[in-house]
Amino acid sequence: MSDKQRTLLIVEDDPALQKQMRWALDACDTVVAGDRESAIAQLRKHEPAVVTMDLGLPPAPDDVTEGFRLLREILTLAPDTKVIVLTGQHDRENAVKAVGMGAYDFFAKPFEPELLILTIDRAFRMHDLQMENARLSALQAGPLSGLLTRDPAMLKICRTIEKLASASVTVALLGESGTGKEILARGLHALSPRANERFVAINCAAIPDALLESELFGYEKGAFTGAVKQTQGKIETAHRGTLFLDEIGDLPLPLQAKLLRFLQERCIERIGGREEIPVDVRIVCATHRDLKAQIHAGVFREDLYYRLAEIVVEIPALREREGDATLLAHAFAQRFARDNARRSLVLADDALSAIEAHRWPGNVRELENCMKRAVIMAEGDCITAADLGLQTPDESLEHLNLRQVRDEAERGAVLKVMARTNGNVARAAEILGVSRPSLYDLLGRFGLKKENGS
Ligand SMILES: Nc1ncnc2c1ncn2[C@@H]1O[C@H](COP(=O)(O)OP(=O)(O)OP(=O)(O)O)[C@@H](O)[C@H]1O
Repeated sequence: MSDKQRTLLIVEDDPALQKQMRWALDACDTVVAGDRESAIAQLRKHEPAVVTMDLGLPPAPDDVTEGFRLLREILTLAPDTKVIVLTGQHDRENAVKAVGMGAYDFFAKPFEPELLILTIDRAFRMHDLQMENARLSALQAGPLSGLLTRDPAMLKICRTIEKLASASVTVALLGESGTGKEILARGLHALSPRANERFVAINCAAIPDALLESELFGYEKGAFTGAVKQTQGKIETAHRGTLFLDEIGDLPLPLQAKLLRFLQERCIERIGGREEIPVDVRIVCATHRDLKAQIHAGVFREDLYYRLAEIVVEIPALREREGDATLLAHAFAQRFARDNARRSLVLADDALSAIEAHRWPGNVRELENCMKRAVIMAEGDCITAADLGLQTPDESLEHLNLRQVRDEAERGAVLKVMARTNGNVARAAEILGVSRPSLYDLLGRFGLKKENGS
């Protein structure tokens, strides 16, 4: 916990304990109160995200009445506050009652500062996420409002889409499956001067090659067996609007040539027709494929690429967006809970850890499906890692890994500096900022032994 902006209110009537807690929790901006009234005054003044409170408060510190009254008042005044209740050693009953009233967690006194710090850190994290969620949902419902993110790269993409909307350039959205390419394409259309016209989407990978041509270009009656009436293709139906060519990387070569012709001439001919029909569409395309590699492999036309990719927008995978997985998980949990007429659900710590650790190969779509399942599976008001059906990271293993990472980094640095100093321990120790004996220890630990004094 290093963020000094995080305000923590400590409600404790014992001055010695108050002092001890302030000292132990100095990573936060702490404010203190010794009784209910001053606690409420501090709450109003500082609006702390997290409060730790003793249940036994004056005038009757051996009784929990005043503590419960304060808890109720805090949650009425500032319902988003995360309150951690400190109880006596054998006071489980009141601890459970406090959590039932809406406290975030409880701790029995005397407590271990490290554990309390962890819980407080978690409470801040939860509070931040809920605030971010509320902020995002409260944003004016604009064309990109369905797209939730706080990742700087994604936010920049949203700004780019807003800028590109009014220009009549062709935009290629590149990114893994489920990263939100269609949402962005729809946003681009909705922000453009064509917003009142149609947005027509076609997935080039989902339609068999034999049908794709007629889907795109339409056909005249009698053009082929089964062509019982004249039918417009997707390009024509998008006239004056936007045509979204999804999975453009899967367009077969013969159709690539036909599409290129359309882009050059802006006219189509229906299958079996002779008439040239002018069509005014804005093209937005998307693919999860590496188009440059496809060009190299001879399966995608370079000239078509440059027609389509006047502006290329590369969308990062979900695992590359910092904090977005948990942000989206919270938002989806709330949405699906609402859809299923359930009370709002919170994500347990093990669920958050599992979400943060997962690599999300299917990106936002995978996360969306995962949360749909979790909302159905969850019992009570909490979604656990088991409800998600993801693997829970083993914390002891994480620690092990961290030590390994540190060891490897240290070993690498020692090796490099020893090589650079040609094995001169005194010089290497100086560069590494450790004493000579420490460097000998490190050399021994990493099996790079050099006898002391040699
Ligand atoms: N940032 C986001 N916020 C909220 N929902 C999102 C976000 N990104 C994607 N989604 C949702 O995830 C799902 C997949 O998004 P979308 O269809 O736009 O992805 P895509 O990149 O076009 O996928 P594909 O390449 O598989 O067609 C949709 O239900 C969409 O609403």
